[in-house]
Amino acid sequence: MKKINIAIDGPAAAGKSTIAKRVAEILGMVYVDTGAMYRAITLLHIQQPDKEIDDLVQSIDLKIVNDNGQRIYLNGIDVSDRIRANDVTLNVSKVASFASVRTKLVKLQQEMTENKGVVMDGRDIGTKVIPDAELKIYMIASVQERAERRLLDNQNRGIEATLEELIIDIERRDHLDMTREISPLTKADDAIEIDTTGMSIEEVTNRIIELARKK
Ligand SMILES: Nc1ncnc2c1ncn2[C@@H]1O[C@H](COP(=O)(O)OP(=O)(O)OP(=O)(O)O)[C@@H](O)[C@H]1O
Ligand SMILES: Nc1ccn([C@@H]2O[C@H](COP(=O)(O)O)[C@@H](O)[C@H]2O)c(=O)n1
Repeated sequence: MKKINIAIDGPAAAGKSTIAKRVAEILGMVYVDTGAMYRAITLLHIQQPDKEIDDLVQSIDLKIVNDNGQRIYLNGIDVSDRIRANDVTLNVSKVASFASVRTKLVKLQQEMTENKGVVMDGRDIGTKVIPDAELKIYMIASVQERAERRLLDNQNRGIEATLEELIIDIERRDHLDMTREISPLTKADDAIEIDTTGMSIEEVTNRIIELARKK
């Protein structure tokens, strides 16, 4: 198979990271979860609330390490688990709407995809970060199923939230992400939409592998 980039976008908890990671493993590609980068800046903002976000972005040191999945280091500290907590999830879409944040992260993400061989997931990957990606997927699922999946996910991670709270958070975050001024979440014209409602992780993974192998 020739060396390609795969962009996976879609709303919250649609399964993007899970599937991106599996596809990357099977195809021997590098997996990048860009949501973790926005979450890390949000964590820094929570830790330093008196600093302007534009100033925080200038001094931030973010490192992505691929070690059987992705680990993310914020100013030298592994924050991969901390960034999944509720306080970060509640604030991340607002922080992600800042122009300075997006400019900084999109540049870092574009550098990671320069040599191809990357499966990258997020909200603006097919539209902004790698508009020339050889394969673009727009992954969706019903809100109910996404919330049920996230509930299980949270229980495994020890994060407390009810199904009702998760539905509200998912709808709120999708709305903010789809209506922000800069690079809102939208399906790229040349993206293939996959509705994963009722599909297993294996079925979704196989579908994308099949599409990638045709490139
Ligand atoms: N097709 C599927 N069937 C069942 N469960 C799934 C499927 N895809 C993903 N999941 C589960 O749903 C949960 C959420 O998936 P994941 O974190 O990959 O979503 P995401 O789109 O990356 O979310 P976010 O954008 O909020 O980070 C995980 O626990 C994952 O195992
Ligand atoms: N390319 C991206 C990726 C993420 N965001 C913002 O970060 C939030 C958290 O992302 P998760 O994938 O970890 O849920 C997301 O809700 C967006 O606000 C983004 O803007 N662009």
